[in-house]
Amino acid sequence: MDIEERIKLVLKKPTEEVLTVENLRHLFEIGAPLQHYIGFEISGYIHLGTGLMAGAKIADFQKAGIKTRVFLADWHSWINDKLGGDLETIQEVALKYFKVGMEKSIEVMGGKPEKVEFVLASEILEKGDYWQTVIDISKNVTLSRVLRSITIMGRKMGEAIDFAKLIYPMMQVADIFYQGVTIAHAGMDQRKAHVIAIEVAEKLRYHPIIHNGEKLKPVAVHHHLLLGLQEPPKWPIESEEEFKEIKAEMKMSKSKPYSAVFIHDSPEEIREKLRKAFCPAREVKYNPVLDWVEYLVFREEPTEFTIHRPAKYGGDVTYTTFEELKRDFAEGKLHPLDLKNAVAEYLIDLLEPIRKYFERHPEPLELMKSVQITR
Ligand SMILES: Nc1ncnc2c1ncn2[C@@H]1O[C@H](COP(=O)(O)OP(=O)(O)OP(=O)(O)O)[C@@H](O)[C@H]1O
Ligand SMILES: N[C@@H](Cc1ccc(O)cc1)C(=O)O
Repeated sequence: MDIEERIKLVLKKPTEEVLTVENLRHLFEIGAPLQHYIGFEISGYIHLGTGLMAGAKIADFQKAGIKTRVFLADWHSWINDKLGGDLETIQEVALKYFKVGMEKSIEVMGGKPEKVEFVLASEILEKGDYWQTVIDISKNVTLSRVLRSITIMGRKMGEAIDFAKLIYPMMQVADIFYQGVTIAHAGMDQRKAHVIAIEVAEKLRYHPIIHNGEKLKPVAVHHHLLLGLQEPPKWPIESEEEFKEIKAEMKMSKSKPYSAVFIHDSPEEIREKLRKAFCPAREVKYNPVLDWVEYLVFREEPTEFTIHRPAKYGGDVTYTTFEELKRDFAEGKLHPLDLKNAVAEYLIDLLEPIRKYFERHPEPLELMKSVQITR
């Protein structure tokens, strides 16, 4: 596969941003080690955003010949008070639930889970000179910048926090260098950590990434944040500014279970969640159901997506691109209820292998029921 095709795979939906494409091309051209990673805190259930958006990109990276890694951020979850802030519970959930949930998510998105390396943060950070790397990075970042970057923990700027939470962003940057990551991947909400990594790359003394004597800058790949299904806090949204703010705040999140479809949800739960979803007729600017259609159903285009309707409402209709479907929706030719039903059935089909797996192996979900999900 030539370099341009590999770049196309990295840029493919749901990628929203690559920092930078030039640097990515450079990595391919010089034959640098292509080591990807995406990190996750360990807390509640895996949803479509965490499982399928990340899974889709992992599948693309594998096709582009990039080594993929999922980083189970147990220490970071402890710092961020997840699962009662109990490290042992966090590690048990990471290995017995999260790993298998991610493997299944990667598989339904066309990736090869057996080729993904799963690394528990404590495996690397309890040994060697990890903390030296953390200090090296910290010496190159101002306190005000660290304070601004706590949004990568799902915290609000200015929120009252304990001191350990200021170490977390520096650890997240160190994770990249310490593991020799050349392709750092996450959702858009994590970009602050990656921008710091790119900026400090050339200044580091401990664990810079070196190839043939050249200090490499990591490439950051950020995927789209799938919207949650809930109604926005303010409606209608008036300005472009307001729109941007609300979109970031409205991402699907495990701490807002009503906003999310989880990968193990039953068909009844999926139908019910979609029935209640925010999806005003003709609204194409802020519409979570359309957002899911754009990034899940039409990740590959053209794709045939059929919406079944009774003959009196126009009969079945098949779309091959998102733009066609969006146009009909905007013109009122496609009713929200018909769209919601079709999306629910699409997800029920897509998630069937995961549901079936958990029916045969209920232990991970039983473990999840027994833990206290604190954040
Ligand atoms: N809605 C989403 N769509 C796409 N990616 C997401 C979404 N939510 C989280 N991610 C990505 O998944 C990874 C893990 O995120 P995280 O553990 O914060 O998930 P979360 O469910 O949003 O948690 P929280 O409840 O703390 O908000 C990050 O790379 C993040 O950007
Ligand atoms: N900050 C990430 C989790 C993470 C932790 C450490 C990392 O190295 C990478 C990612 C999140 O909240 O989802």
